[in-house]
Amino acid sequence: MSTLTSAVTVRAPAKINLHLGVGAPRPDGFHPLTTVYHAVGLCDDVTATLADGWGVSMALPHWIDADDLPADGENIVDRAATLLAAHHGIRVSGLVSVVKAIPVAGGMAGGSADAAAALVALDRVWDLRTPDEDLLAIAAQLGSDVPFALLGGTALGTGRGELVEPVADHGTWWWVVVPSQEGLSTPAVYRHFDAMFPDAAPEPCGADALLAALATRDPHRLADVLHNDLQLPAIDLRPDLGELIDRGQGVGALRGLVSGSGPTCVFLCESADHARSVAAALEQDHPRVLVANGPVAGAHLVEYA
Ligand SMILES: C[C@@](CO)(OP(=O)(O)O)[C@H](O)COP(=O)(O)OP(=O)(O)OC[C@H]1O[C@@H](n2ccc(N)nc2=O)[C@H](O)[C@@H]1O
Ligand SMILES: Nc1ncnc2c1ncn2[C@@H]1O[C@H](COP(=O)(O)OP(=O)(O)O)[C@@H](O)[C@H]1O
Repeated sequence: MSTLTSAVTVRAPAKINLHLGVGAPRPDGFHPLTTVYHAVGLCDDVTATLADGWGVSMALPHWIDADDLPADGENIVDRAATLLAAHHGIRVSGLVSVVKAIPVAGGMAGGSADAAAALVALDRVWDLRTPDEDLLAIAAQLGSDVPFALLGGTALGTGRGELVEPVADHGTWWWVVVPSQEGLSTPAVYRHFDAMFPDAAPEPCGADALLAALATRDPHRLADVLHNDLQLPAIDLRPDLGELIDRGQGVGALRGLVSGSGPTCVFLCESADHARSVAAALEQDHPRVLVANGPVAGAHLVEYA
């Protein structure tokens, strides 16, 4: 029996890349990746409500500038709705509101989280019951990071990042997250990678060491093998990120890392208490410092009516 839902709220997490191996660009311009995605407890909430018309609204915290988001109709949520409706041959309808907490253009896949959450929420209010494989395929059309936002947890990403498979991760890892006031464009960082490494191998470097360290559940072992091929290009574009990483490691973080293409930096800590003390030290120079743990669930329903 079908139970009609008139409104649903879906929560989707930010990601960091514990390993980001990048190869030379493919003929289509995308870079082949071997990445280990990791979902952390910093989330956007997307509510879809049945309505005749269509509209997307964004509730932004004071530190996100509305000008950093695309104009009406061009949000990734609009694209998600259009693709899902086209897949089923139906008309787009409803009101979608996004409560953002994930930094914009921060290297934490906030837009991808919103797209994944919108797919799950609209699938429910439109009563579509789209199979998981179809949702993952639609997600991949929206962006390389979107399939992972559906999956969550910790997962191996290959292809251009859109092919995801869960990996066992029984640890709880504690992170200090330091967003930046200014975003960094993902394509610009990939272009800078190409300029700095014109002889990059076609095959990205593998994640075996990272996966082995995850299995130990020991943050010291994980700290030794965190790896991001976009870190040097990001720091070359934004030298302040290198200074921030040095400072975080100087106040005791096990390891600092640029998150994806940046500019958010994340710091692995031993425990929740350790993360709070590293965060307190970094707060002296940075207006916003967060503590988050991972892995957490991908896009999931938190409320419906
Ligand atoms: C770098 C990463 C690491 O997880 O994340 P962010 O730091 O942006 O969050 C991802 O590869 C970002 O994925 P996503 O933001 O979904 O990128 P897409 O929308 O698919 O592509 C945006 C642009 O990034 C570049 N791009 C993206 C993925 C890839 N494997 N190779 C690329 O060269 C291309 O220039 C592309 O036009
Ligand atoms: N709902 C959304 N939230 C955030 N950014 C969005 C959204 N829709 C479209 N965008 C655009 O997508 C781009 C990438 O945003 P985001 O996913 O936050 O960054 P990143 O790829 O660095 O993790 C930004 O330029 C932003 O304007």
